[in-house]
Formats: sequence, structure tokens, C-alpha cells
Amino acid sequence: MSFTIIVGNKKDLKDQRRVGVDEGRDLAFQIGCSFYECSARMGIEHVKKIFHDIVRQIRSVQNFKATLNHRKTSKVELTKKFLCRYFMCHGLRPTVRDPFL
Ligand SMILES: Nc1nc2c(ncn2[C@@H]2O[C@H](COP(=O)(O)OP(=O)(O)OP(=O)(O)O)[C@@H](O)[C@H]2O)c(=O)[nH]1
Repeated sequence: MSFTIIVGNKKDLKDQRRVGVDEGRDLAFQIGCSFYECSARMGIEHVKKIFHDIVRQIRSVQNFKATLNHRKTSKVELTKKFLCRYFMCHGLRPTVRDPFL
């Protein structure tokens, strides 16, 4: 199982930005993954939130797989439910997530 997320670090260095927020967000949308911008300089809490989100994503896939193995409802129904929940959590169109928002 693998996950892709895009993280733009050094958000605090605004004047040295080379990649625009929209560029990062559009790439995440094409790939279908989450997109964050953060600053390690602003403290570990800033980065920790991103790792927490990755763990949440991994767990939700694991739970989904476990449910499939003990299913009473059809695979298609479960997949639909999972995808709805997944996209509701992560936004159909990835948005820039500030870990402190
Ligand atoms: N201003 C600022 N500096 C950072 C941030 N994250 C890392 N740095 C600094 O960037 C330098 C390189 O950090 P590393 O952790 O070694 O990252 P790296 O990937 O090896 O190197 P880079 O390609 O420069 O990012 C160090 O001086 C860090 O203090 C950040 O969010 N903001």
C-alpha cells in the first residue's frame, strides 16, 4: 500500500517562493492526493499535523479493507461509501491545508 501527498515546506520564506499555491494544488488534483504547505521553522506542531493526516488516511484504507473481508453488503456499495467518505474528508478538489486551520 502506498500513499502520495505533496508537501510544500518553507512556507515562511514568502519572498523566495518559486512554486505557486495553485501550481501545487493543481498537481495534487491531477494525481488525486492531498496537498499541504507548511513551515518546519514555525515549529514541530506545524509538521506533526501532516503526519497525523497521513496516518488517518492509512487507517481509513485499512478499515475499508477489513470491512471488505467481513462484508455483509456488496463490494460495490462499500466502495461507494468509502469513496464518498474519503472525498468528503479530503475534498474532491484538494485544497491548501494549513495544519493550524
Ligand atoms: N525558513 C525555513 N527554513 C527551513 C525550513 N525547513 C528547513 N529549513 C532549513 O533548510 C535547511 C535545509 O534543511 P534540511 O532539513 O537539511 O533539508 P534538505 O531537504 O536536506 O535541504 P533543502 O533542499 O535545502 O530543503 C536547514 O538550514 C533548515 O534549517 C522551513 O520551513 N523554513
